[in-house]
Amino acid sequence: MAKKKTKTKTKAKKEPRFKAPNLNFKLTNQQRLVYGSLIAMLGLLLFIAFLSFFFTGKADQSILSEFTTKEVEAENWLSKTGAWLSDFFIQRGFGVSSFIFSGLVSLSGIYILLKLKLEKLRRHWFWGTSIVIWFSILFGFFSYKNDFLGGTIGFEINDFLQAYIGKTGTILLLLFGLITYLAIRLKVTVETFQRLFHKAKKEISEDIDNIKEDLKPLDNDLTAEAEEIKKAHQISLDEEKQVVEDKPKSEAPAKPKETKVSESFEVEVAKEEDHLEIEVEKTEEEISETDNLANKLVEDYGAFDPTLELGNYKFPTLDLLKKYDSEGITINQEELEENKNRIVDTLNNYKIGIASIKATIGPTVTLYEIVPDAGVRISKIKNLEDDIALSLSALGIRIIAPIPGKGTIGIEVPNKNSTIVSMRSVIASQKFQKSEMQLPIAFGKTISNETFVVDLAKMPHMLMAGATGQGKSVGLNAVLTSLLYKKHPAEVKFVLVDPKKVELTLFNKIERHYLAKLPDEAEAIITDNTKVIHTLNSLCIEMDNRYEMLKNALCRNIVEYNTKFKARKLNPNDGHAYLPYIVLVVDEFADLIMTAGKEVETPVARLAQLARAIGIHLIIATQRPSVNVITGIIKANFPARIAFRVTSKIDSRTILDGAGADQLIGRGDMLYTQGNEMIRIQCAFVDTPEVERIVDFIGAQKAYPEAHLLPEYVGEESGTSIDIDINDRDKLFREAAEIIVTSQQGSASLLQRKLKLGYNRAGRLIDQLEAAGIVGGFEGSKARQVLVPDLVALDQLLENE
Ligand SMILES: Nc1ncnc2c1ncn2[C@@H]1O[C@H](COP(=O)(O)OP(=O)(O)OP(=O)(O)O)[C@@H](O)[C@H]1O
Repeated sequence: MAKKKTKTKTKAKKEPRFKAPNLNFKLTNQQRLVYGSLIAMLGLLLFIAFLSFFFTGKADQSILSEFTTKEVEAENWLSKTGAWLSDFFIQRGFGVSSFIFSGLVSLSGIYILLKLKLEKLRRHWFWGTSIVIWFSILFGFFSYKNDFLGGTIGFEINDFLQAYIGKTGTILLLLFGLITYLAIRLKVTVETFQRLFHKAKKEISEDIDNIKEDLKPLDNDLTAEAEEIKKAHQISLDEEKQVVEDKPKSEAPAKPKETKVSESFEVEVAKEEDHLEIEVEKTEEEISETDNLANKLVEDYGAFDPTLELGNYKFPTLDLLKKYDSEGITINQEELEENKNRIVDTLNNYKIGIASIKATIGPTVTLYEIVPDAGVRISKIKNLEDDIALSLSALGIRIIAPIPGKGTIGIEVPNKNSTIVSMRSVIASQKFQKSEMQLPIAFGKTISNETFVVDLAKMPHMLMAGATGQGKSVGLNAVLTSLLYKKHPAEVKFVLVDPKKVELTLFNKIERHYLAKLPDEAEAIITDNTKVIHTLNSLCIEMDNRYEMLKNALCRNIVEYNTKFKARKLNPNDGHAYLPYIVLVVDEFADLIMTAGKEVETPVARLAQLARAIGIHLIIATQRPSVNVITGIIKANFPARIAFRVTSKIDSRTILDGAGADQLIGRGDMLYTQGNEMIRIQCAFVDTPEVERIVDFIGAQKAYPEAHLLPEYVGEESGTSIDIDINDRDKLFREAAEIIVTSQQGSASLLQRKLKLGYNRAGRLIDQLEAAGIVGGFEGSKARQVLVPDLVALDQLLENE
């Protein structure tokens, strides 16, 4: 009950807050024009009435009480209404500061007319009213009787304040009001004053320097003038000439003028210069030039905002996602009891006693946690998995013995009627909406019906596997949708690889908002395997470039770097730029590995090993989680794994390093692990039409001129290596040539394996073999053609060189 009460209370409190801003949207365009102009004119009317008050106020005093008498005439420019209004606001109200009210009323009209944000208007009214009161008190302070400067309210408040805190207290209160306004409204800080003070000092010193410069010619002029006067005197009076000649030239008749000027400036200049050099200029430069500059830039222009170019970008709204009727847990008490009894009976049949049993109901499975009697071996229960499944006549029973960190044994039993976890419900959840993660992903709901949100940036790469039709593509869409709902196009870019050509094509519509591609490529979504190799290598170059930028900026990771860039501490002229996250999504990785092998594996492994700090994250999905697809090196670098239902225990082991994925029930039922613990999640369901609506919504908005461009990658086929000098050949050249000719297979990965080389050296060897005419040119994913039939021919060829 108590809970209910508080809930309704908070609702009642919140309602008007939300209603006010909506006012704008409820009005039709015609209504807006009518109401807006009416209010704006009302403001103008007030202004005219107030202005007129200064000329006609006194004369109209007498008629105020006779407002209803038609015959009585007022002198106010707006007649009796004007006289009454101005008397009400100025004389009896806030004094001259009431003019601000007329401005605020007009502004309200303009806001309605132009459909501007009412939230801002509210702020104008708040601060405007505060200024009116402040000035009213200030003017009231200086008026000895109730006059129109501070109005009755200003006078009365002053009267009250002075009675309680005295004149000094009132002044201090006014000063405090002024400081509050400056600090909160105008964002003035102590530093601003310091800076202003220093600036003023600097300017003064510069002015003085200038004046000094200007004075030099004047000095000369004056001496010349003195000279002339001297001459004149020489001619006229001998005695006087004597005086002039005896005294120094500077004390000639022009002396008073000259000394006055030079003395007063010389003294001041000397003082100011010393002062400035010691206190201002040197210290400022020595602290940190870049920091000061950055602070000043931030002060002048605000922090760098990467989203500014698409400042009006609107995030997709929740109503684009579908609401499902079958949402909400549907398990009934009977089913629960039934399952519990069967579990207890089955275990009892094997003489396993149960101390307690507890059920947690999830969207698709219910977890029965049991505490067995003391002395029961855990392995005994684990072995009964099939028997329990049989007695419950259900698929997808999973036994977790023991549940890590709980000391109980868990038996997961699928619900008879599973419920769909809609993308809408997870996106709308507080957990997702309020998450402060870098790349939040709302995957779905856990077994205890909690929304499961993880940070892709922390994973830092993800491997996703599952047999066909078990929910992989939906899972990938859920990942992409989550990011679209949370990240601005400036903050994240996707590189999408889709060999199936159908799953991700929808995202083409947001190419210029969210996708990254190679320069000169027509399509951003990559469906061709050769282009995948180029893109992966290009991402490696991007990674190297980013590391270089981070190194130059003395930052350890992308977050630090971007923070520094936003604070304007990194100069774009030095090659710095705001770095968006790049998320590489590869659907059907198996297909790629089968056709391109090492050429794909090597850059993927490199990216997976190194890219975490610079904001490139990989999501790789595959239908076939076999060891030749998910090789050791890939597995080692993908700590976050997701398994949808797979067909065999072996596949489950390959992807999760343990069984479990083969016992899932499909349709988005998945296991997530990022280390040891395995979490069972029902993946959120997002259907193609929903994704379509989202990309249409985004695609219809203003976009960047083109997709985000990745660095250019010059592939092997470019033929740059054709004229390699014979003397520059690798020491292993001959050995490599023999291997290639013997196996009749021209691939770098073969050399890597046989000669135990790195990819780069093997690549160079292949280039040299091509230059020597032993292997043919680059043929995309296929191995190169070997042009020499056997070792004898090879010997001949090399001897003839
Ligand atoms: N989270 C989910 N909730 C409910 N149903 C789901 C969910 N995920 C998938 N499904 C159902 O399973 C079907 C197949 O899913 P999806 O297309 O994602 O499979 P897939 O693993 O990508 O298959 P393939 O590898 O053949 O592309 C969907 O059409 C949908 O009906």
